[in-house]
This record gives sequence, structure tokens and C-alpha cells, in this order.
Amino acid sequence: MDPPTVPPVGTSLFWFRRDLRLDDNPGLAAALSCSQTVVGCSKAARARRRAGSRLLAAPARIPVFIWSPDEEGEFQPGTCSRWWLSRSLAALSARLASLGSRLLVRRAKDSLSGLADVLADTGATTLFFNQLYDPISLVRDFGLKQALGERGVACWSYGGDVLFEPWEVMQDDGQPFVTFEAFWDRVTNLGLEPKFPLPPLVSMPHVPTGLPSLELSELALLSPEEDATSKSLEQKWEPGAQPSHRQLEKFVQTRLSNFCHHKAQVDKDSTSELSPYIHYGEISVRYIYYRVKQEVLSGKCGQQSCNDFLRQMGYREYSRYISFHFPFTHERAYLEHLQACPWRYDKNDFKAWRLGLTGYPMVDAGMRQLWSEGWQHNRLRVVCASFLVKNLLLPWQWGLKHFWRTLLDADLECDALGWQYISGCLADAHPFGYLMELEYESRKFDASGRYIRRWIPSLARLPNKYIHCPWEAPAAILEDAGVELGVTYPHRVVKIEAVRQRVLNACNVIEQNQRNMDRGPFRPATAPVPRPEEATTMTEQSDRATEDSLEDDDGSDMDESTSSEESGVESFLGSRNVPSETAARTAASHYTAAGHWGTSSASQKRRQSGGGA
Ligand SMILES: Cc1cc2nc3c(=O)[nH]c(=O)nc-3n(C[C@H](O)[C@H](O)[C@H](O)COP(=O)(O)OP(=O)(O)OC[C@H]3O[C@@H](n4cnc5c(N)ncnc54)[C@H](O)[C@@H]3O)c2cc1C
Repeated sequence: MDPPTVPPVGTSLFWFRRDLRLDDNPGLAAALSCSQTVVGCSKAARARRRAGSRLLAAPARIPVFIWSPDEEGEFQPGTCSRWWLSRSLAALSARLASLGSRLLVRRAKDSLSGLADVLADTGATTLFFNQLYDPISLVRDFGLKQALGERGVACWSYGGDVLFEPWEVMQDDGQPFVTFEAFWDRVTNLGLEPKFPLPPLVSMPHVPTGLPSLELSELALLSPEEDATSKSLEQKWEPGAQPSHRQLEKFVQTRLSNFCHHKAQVDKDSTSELSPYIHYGEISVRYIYYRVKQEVLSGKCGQQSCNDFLRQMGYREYSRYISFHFPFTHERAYLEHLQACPWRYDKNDFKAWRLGLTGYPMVDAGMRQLWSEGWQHNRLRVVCASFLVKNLLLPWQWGLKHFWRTLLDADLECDALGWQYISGCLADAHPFGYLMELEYESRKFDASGRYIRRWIPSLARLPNKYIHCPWEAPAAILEDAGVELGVTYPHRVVKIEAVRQRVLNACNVIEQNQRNMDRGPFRPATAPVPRPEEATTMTEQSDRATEDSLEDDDGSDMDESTSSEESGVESFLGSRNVPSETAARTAASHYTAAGHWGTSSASQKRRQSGGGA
């Protein structure tokens, strides 16, 4: 992807978000590479520059981080995620200092007011940042670009979070793909490689010392109690860009070549464990892509393992894609008829699941690890999520929220994709009636019972034959193992016969709702917007986006938001304050419209030739 050519600018800010790295950071690189000559611009910008010149002797490049959790609405990061962020910011700040720069840190009600303060303090006239694709960020960034544009601040955003932008991989008819296979097939046959990573930075411009900034400790990312109880995370994890590269190397050297055989094993270190690093952007996905490919080219890793690993990365890519084109999937089923599911809303069962007290060892071990370490292997996420949705018939949104609050790598797009798949809500998911064989999964992926023994010590003395199903163990064996069901380990919250009946009933209700309707998706994708002929000013772009939003809002189904499913979730989890789907679609169409805000030359050519991706 060719970055847009930025006209010469005076003092500029680079806004760090989920891209806490200096290497292969396109937005940062653009901020550093554009010339510092001051050119003619609006009256407001000239006034801003004059104010800044009182503070700064020369135009500067200022890295800034704004902590404004309130604007994330109900998706404020949980304790483990904030623990990671606090350590990652410390690492970033130290790295910037070692290269001659300084991270300006602010706390604010929202990003706009935080940035406005820094802009006022520095007289900066330009803001650079990398794009995010979850609906909350889409709406915020769109509003922010408009508001700052009106104040004469130019905003430039770049694609630094994905291999290809979501609007670059489209079907021939211009609509987004709705199955992973078709999406990934197109990505791998685009005839284009992702852009090669940018070279590492060796120095950064000086940031004047007089500019006010909070100490990282003053941000209070964690309360003292949270900080104290998160100490154990330090034993396993080391956040930061440099550790992320070490982790990648460790994976490439020791696990990658066997990835195709071992990736689903939960009782050993089988996967990369890179997800928290990737979530906070400490390592670039393009760098990972090329590093893994290099192993194949050098003959150190087979093609199958490489393909399998990149496919996992492809799921992450797809999560951004789905979130961008269908910006409601963190809340509602993609296949609309699934919204008719007669959920049970049983808080006691939800509690048993959260605490790892369901009586199913694999599920309980997984949930205890999640609570303790903020981490689970993908297979365990699948097993635990499936148990909540199918066995307990509890709404998947409850599970999504719990994962969001507890995971170290909590990532709204990946979380939503995972839960939509498990719940049969996607076009290529198993149908809702599909039930996972829990005992079979447990024996297959934790054959020795090592994982269960680690997380449920009270079952440790059970022989392998019964560790996956203690309810089948004869009384004498339970006694020998010191297990007293209902006392040292719970009875099953629900038996499999009851589960089958529940799921069957639910399928009947869902099917009735589906009758006489074509198969989904029933919501339109992001409307394709013609690319403007040439780059436009900030205000012109805002105007166009507003018009687009009116066209986009067909007034049909966008606002019919209250299903039985949602009202149940709301009553349990409190009111929603996430942006509306319409607002997210407007913001998304703005990206597709704004050709020079990250649209690649390749996709431009494709669009000009009238073809799909
Ligand atoms: C219900 C559910 C919820 C999930 N929630 C999250 C979440 O909040 N954050 C998160 O990062 N992942 C989530 N995942 C995806 C996946 O479980 C994790 O990314 C993976 O377990 C991380 O381990 P790893 O880094 O060792 O993965 P590896 O297998 O080494 O894969 C490498 C990278 O590919 C990406 N990836 C792998 N599998 C998936 C997948 N199924 N979906 C999307 N991306 C994937 C991740 O960035 C991962 O770091 C969820 C999956 C499910 C089923």
C-alpha cells in the first residue's frame, strides 16, 4: 500500500493507540518523513502555529498517548488488558527516550479533548495516526477528523493493523465476502503481497522538555489492588515491542515447524502466544508475515505449517474485515434469524461457568486459567464458549463480555468473530444445532490430562480414564483419588440429555423465525462509495461523508434494535453506550470514500478497471 503523500507540515503529533511500536509503524513513519517546511494553510492553523511558536523554537514531531477509557463505553479494557497496556507504555516510553524523543501522556474525558489540549500546547497543525476497525474506533476517528478539520488541523491516517485494508478484498460485484474460506482464498490469490515492513528507526526528533505530560504512574491504569493482584502475570509475560520480537523468534525457532501437527494441543506450548502483543500493535502483522515466509524460503519450515500459521493470522484479518463491513457483529448475530434464540438468562449458571464450577473438567480448567492468567489456548476458548452457548443456552454476548473483561489479549474484533462462529451466527459457522462432544474434545487435546490436573488439583489423583468425566468413575476410584463429587468438585450443572433437548427446542424456535425468509445475511454490507477523483480537503471529505451517511441510512432495519436477545443482555449487563450501527457504517464508508487515507494504489487500480479485488 502506498502511503499518501503528505504536504510539508509544521509541528505534528503522532497519536499512539493500538500500535505501540516504533518499527514498521506507517503513521509514525509518515509523521517523521514529511518535510517540516511550513506552507500556507487556514487562518485557524496559522493562529495555532503562532501560539505554538511561543512554546516551541522549531517544528517538532511529538508522540502522544491519550488515556480516555470512558469513551470506550461498555468495552473499557479489563484488568489484564490494562496491566499489559501499562507495561507496554512503559516499554514504549523508554524506547522513545533511548532514541532521543519523549512520549507525551495525557488523561482525558475523550480523545478529542485530550488531543485538542496537546494541539493547543504545542501549536501542532497536523495529526498522524494508524487506522482501527472496530465500530467504536471507526465512529470516534470519523468524528475526530471532522472536529479537528474544522479547527484547521489536518488528519492523516494509515493502515498499520492489517495485511490488507478491509475495502481492498472485495468480491467481483463489489460486496464483501461473507465466508472465511472465500475471503482467505482471495487474499492469498490477490497476486499482491502485503507491503514490506518499513526499516527500523534509529533515531527520533527531540521533543521539547517544557511540554506538560503525566508520569505513566499518574495515569492510574490500574488501581493499587489491581496492580498487586496482577503481579503473577509478570512470571509469564513481558509486554513491549522488543519482547514481542523475542517471542516471535522463540516461536519460529521452536514451534513453527510443527505448528501443523501440534497447534491444537492445549497441554503444551503449541502456538505463538503472540496475541496480546499483536493486539496492542507491539509487533506488526506484516513483519510476522514476512518472518514466517522467510522460514519457508530458507527451508527451515514446511509449507503446511507456514500456511496453517498464516491462516490463523488470516482469522484476525477476517475479524477486522467483518467488523468493518458489518459493524454490529459485536452485539448482534450476523445471521438475523439467530436473534430469535430463546436464551435462558440464568445468572447462576453464568456464575458457575465464570468460576470454573460447571462439573465438566475441561471447561472448568479453561475458565480457571482464564480467570487466573487472562489467557487460554484457542481450542479452550472454543470449548468454553461452546459450553456457555449450547450446553447452558446463555447468550453469547454475556460470554463475549466476560472474555473481553478477563483476557490479556482482549480484542473486540477477534472476540466477536470467535463468539459469532461458536454460536452459529455466521454464514460459514456450524448450524446452531451442532453440539460439541466435550469428553471427546477433552481426551483428544489433553490426552494425558496434564492440563486438567494443573488447573483442578482436586482431580489430580483421578486416573486418566476418568479425569475427563469424573461422574463416570466408580465410588471406590473417587474415594481413592480423594474426590467427593458435590464437595471437592461440583456435580455437572446440566446433563447431556437435557442439553440435547434444550438445543433441539432452541433450534425449533430459530427455525420458525427463519421460515419464509431467505437465508442471511439480512443486513446490507457497507455501501460501496465511489472514490473521489482527487484528494480533497478535510471539510470537503466531511461533507461528502455526511451525505453518504444519509444515503446509507435506508431507514429500514438499521434502527430496529430491540430483540428479546438484546433486552435480556441489557438487563444483566447495564445500558449500552456503544455507537449506533448507522454511525459506524457512515464512518466506514468515509474510509472507502477517502481514497488517499490509506487506500492502496493496487486497489485504486482495481477499482478504476472496474474489477473486484
Ligand atoms: C470465543 C473466542 C474468543 C476469542 N477472543 C479473542 C480475543 O479477544 N483476542 C484475540 O486476540 N483472539 C481471540 N480469539 C482468537 C484466538 O483464540 C486467539 O487469537 C489465540 O488463541 C491466541 O493465541 P496465539 O497467539 O498463540 O495464536 P496462534 O495460533 O499462534 O495465532 C497467531 C495469531 O493469529 C491470530 N489468531 C489466531 N487464531 C485466531 C482466531 N481464531 N481468530 C482471530 N485471530 C486469531 C492471533 O492474533 C494470534 O496471535 C478468540 C477465539 C474464540 C473462539
